[in-house]
Amino acid sequence: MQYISTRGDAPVLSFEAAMLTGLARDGGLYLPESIPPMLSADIAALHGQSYDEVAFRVMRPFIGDTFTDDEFREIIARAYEGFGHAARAPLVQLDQGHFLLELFHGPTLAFKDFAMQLIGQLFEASLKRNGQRVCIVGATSGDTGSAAIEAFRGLDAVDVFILYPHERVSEVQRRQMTTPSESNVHALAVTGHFDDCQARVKDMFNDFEFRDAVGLAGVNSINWARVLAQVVYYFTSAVALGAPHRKVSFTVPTGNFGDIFAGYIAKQMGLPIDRLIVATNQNDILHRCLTTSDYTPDGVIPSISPSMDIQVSSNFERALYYAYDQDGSAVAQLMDELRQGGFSVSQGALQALRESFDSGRASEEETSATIARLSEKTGELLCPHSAVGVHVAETHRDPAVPMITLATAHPAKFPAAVEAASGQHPPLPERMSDLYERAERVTRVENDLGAIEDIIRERTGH
Ligand SMILES: Cc1ncc(COP(=O)(O)O)c(C=O)c1O
Ligand SMILES: N[C@@H](CCOP(=O)(O)O)C(=O)O
Repeated sequence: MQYISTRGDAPVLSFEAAMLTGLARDGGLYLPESIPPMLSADIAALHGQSYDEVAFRVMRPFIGDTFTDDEFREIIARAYEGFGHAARAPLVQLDQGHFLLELFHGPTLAFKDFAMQLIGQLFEASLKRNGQRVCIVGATSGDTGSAAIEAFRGLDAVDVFILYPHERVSEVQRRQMTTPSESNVHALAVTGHFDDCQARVKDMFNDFEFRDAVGLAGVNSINWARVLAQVVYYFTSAVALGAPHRKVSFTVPTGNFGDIFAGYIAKQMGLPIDRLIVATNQNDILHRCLTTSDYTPDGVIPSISPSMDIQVSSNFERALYYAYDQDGSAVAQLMDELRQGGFSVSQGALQALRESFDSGRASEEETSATIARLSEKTGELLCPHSAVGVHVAETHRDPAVPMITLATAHPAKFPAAVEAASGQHPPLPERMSDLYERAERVTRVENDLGAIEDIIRERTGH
């Protein structure tokens, strides 16, 4: 299996090289050259299998000869052994035909753990075998950073630098990033918003001298391995509701488009998904683009679902690549236009996108009202991101097709918003109960590429 860039002008790489590389050298994102199909009988055979076994069968065709079957099974087992639920991703029924896929039972209480715990293991195995050392730099609106730090803390062959927007993440998220004491962990609080952090990370990848000197690697969903790991729970949940004999739809709280793009890959592999619904908060550029074709960022507005406060949605580039018939130069042109201010999707590409994706948005009031209503009606306390999803799902229901909404974080990561909406305080799990007492360690930095690179060079000795 080979990997190609969405912009068509970077070296073709193996799974291992694409994973360790992160962003392609032409600025694009890696994708498999072709998507391996899963036959209906193979999907049916997933019924009753453990999460780990489904993970093995779904991901195996993508990894080529990077690991033997035994090695890959061991990596998967180690990745998910620390999850707080035997099913890893349990389904809970909310209403007639509406289900919640709880993705917050991992170590940092967000869906990011599914991919990050796996790539932590994949990186460790690869780096050890290659005798290599890397410097991971990631941008976060709160959850990717804590999940990455948890996955890579204390690893000898890795330094991990996480850029988060100063005062724009929840206190729990911040403390998850600033309290680990391992010397290979570096939390950087950047002046600005998430898009600034993500732009600086991409700038570092495009600064080849810096990139090669420090051995840069990326664990945002620009990294294909992140997306791949997230494909698995589309299969486990759809099969639990009757796939391949019955279609299901998914609503996905969306920011950087990685999670819903994993659903798109599952569908391309053959999982019978009816609709994939993009659910945004008031930072609704994806919803606007899918309804009007215009993709012009107009500023990030802080919301009660801060992890989705994103206007430059990185993985949308992967969806555009397919919508433009895998034309890398067309994608490169759109990304150039985005740098100048924005772009408009062609009518043909818009139609292709709409064949796969619907979209909706939830206002702040609708999000809070959904938390309150669900808590009263079902006892399920939603985090604000999951509530955005549930609100949008409810407005897009087709009674003939079961709907699965992804619950992307635990409510205890956003206690202020949840309590204000529902009157209930969501407690942290026992193992994290001293989070507010732990000492914090963080470096404040301006939104300036040189300043950030200097810190990284100094700390890594390059
Ligand atoms: C809790 C939560 N929900 C939803 C999202 C959106 O996911 P994606 O960026 O993959 O679209 C994020 C951040 O990415 C998140 O942290
Ligand atoms: N919401 C994310 C933003 C980064 O997304 P990623 O999936 O590309 O890593 C976060 O919590 O950091």
